[in-house]
Amino acid sequence: MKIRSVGYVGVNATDIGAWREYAEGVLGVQVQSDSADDGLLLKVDDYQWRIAVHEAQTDGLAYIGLELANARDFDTALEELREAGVTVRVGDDEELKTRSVRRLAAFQDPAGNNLEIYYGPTIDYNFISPHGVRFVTGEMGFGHAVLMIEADKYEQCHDFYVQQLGFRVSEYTTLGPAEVCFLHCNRRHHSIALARAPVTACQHIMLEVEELDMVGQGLDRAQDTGVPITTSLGRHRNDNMLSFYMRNPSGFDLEFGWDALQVDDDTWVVSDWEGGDVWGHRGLESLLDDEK
Ligand SMILES: Cc1ccc(O)c(O)c1CC[C@@H]1C(=O)CC[C@]2(C)C(=O)CC[C@@H]12
Ligand SMILES: [Fe+2]
Repeated sequence: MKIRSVGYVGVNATDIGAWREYAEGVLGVQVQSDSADDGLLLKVDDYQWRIAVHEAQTDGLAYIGLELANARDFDTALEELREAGVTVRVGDDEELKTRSVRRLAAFQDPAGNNLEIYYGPTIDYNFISPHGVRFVTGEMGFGHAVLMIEADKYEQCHDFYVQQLGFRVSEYTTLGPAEVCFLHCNRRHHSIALARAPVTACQHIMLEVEELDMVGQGLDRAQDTGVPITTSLGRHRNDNMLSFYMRNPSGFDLEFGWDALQVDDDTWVVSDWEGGDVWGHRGLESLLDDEK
């Protein structure tokens, strides 16, 4: 399956108002009302939206949108899923309108995470950040998502993302108690990472910005507004990203980063990575323990 990028994510939120303030006041993204369900559409670039916030009874990740280039790749992907026995629901006109895409189909990974393939996103330009933030997206998609996968579904999920969906492995590693696999589908070092964990849940999503100062200013805004910083500023050893992690209003983390290296599939070699950070990211190793 020729996935070009992770184009969008949807999150469920019990407190939409908190998300509006966080999105504009901390992240520096543009907020639009989502007429479909009283939620929010967050705009970070030329795409009409990249993160949808849905009012819900529970907090957490709602779905991940996988972008295909055109109708032909979409049809092939749909066929491949059906041939593999995956239950796929094709999006009707109303869903296409709420997602602002030309076609879409919904299914689940083996751990029950909601995935969507789509093609033809609405692009309306006119992004203006309330804090002058410029996000790194384009061909690399919205950012990345790290999914904790309940232990007995981890292998199955790995195979599903690699063999069925066509993600390529960047590295395997063990971080603290967690076995982690970083997966790419374009030059972004990882668009999705899977971590073996006691329960299935999204650990964090990541947004990348163009300049170091934009990370620092984001950290200032988070601290000034009392957003919990879950991991201090630091630089990862594998993708070289300089980032910090904070709690988002849907109860999981959001990593705000800069300067990640990019993967060239012609030269990239999969490794078993020893983990660790170049510096900082205090609190990261204990995240898994804290949450359980
Ligand atoms: C190590 C690392 C490299 C690149 C990233 O974008 C990134 O988010 C991480 C952090 C991964 C993070 C960790 O190191 C500790 C154990 C964690 C919390 C997990 O269980 C899932 C994510 C893991
Ligand atoms: Fe990350």
